[in-house]
Amino acid sequence: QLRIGYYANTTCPNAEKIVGDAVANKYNQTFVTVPATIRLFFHDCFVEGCDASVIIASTGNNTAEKDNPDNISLAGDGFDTVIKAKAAVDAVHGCTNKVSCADILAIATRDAIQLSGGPHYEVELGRLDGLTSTAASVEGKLPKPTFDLNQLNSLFANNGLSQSDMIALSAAHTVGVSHCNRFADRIYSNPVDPTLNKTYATELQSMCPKNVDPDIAINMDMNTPRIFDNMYYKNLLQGEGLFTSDQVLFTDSRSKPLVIAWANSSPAFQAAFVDAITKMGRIGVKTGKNGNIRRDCAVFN
Ligand code: HEM
Ligand SMILES: [Ca+2]
Ligand SMILES: [Ca+2]
Repeated sequence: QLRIGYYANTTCPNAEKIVGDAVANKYNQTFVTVPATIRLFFHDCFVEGCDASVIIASTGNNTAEKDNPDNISLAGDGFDTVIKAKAAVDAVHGCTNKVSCADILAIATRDAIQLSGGPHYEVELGRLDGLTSTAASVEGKLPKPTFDLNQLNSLFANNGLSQSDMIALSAAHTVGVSHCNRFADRIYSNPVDPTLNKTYATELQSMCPKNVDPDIAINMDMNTPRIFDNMYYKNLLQGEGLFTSDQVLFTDSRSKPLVIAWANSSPAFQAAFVDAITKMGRIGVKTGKNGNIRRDCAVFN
């Protein structure tokens, strides 16, 4: 039921352009727009499908997804991007309450990837917004940075995504930041995680000393932190994957060949990424009675 150009023949034919302009404005204010929006889309799709359930705010009688510990570190700029784009859409005659928050997030993610030098692709649209969002529903649905290949594969398989989709999507860690506690076990274990490049491990220790301020976050891709490129895989070849879940893609012989292939070919990586994120965008899509178009992306109608 999703399709490219979904809004073209509706009362809001310029929906994608309006969202695109809002995302570009936000991007000009802060680069964080890019990683924050991409990660928000991922965390949305993996919990209850791509239905903007992650954007719902908690209320007195409901603790929403965004307040689950796995979502607390989602950067506010991702939410803000969707809220701003929604306001821009709703301000246009004919568009008011015609474009779902879930679709706005899908479009904004596509645009964020392109703005930071990643591939451009046509985005499938036609999702409705979900009708539930609970912190409890997040449990076990998102991957942990300590995961090994089997754990990554099974969690992605639960969402209809293959090992190669998982390897491609992991490259989103080519932009954005991580807090020190996510990988502290790797650099402060004895011995230090042997799959880590020694120089890199020392750098990480100096950027993330043992009693570091928990708010400190460091670039996940030290080389091109603001470019959506295949440097993610090149880093893995050097032992510079930040999380266990990153580096395992190179150390496990089952995933290693694709890591090498995509480190060596940006076009091959880009094609695989577009394919994988398009598939991710189809997870658990809501239609008919299962959803609606929210007036306020953070509040159920
Ligand atoms: C494969 C399993 C994955 C694991 C274990 C994982 C885990 C993490 C962790 C722990 C962080 C750091 C959070 C923080 O400390 O603030 C992070 C950041 C991020 N992740 Fe993932 N992630 C995975 C896959 C993905 C996928 C599939 C995407 C998107 C397609 C994605 C996009 C991002 C982005 C863009 C950031 C940076 C956010 C920012 O700078 O605000 N991740 N991830
Ligand atoms: Ca969702
Ligand atoms: Ca990069």
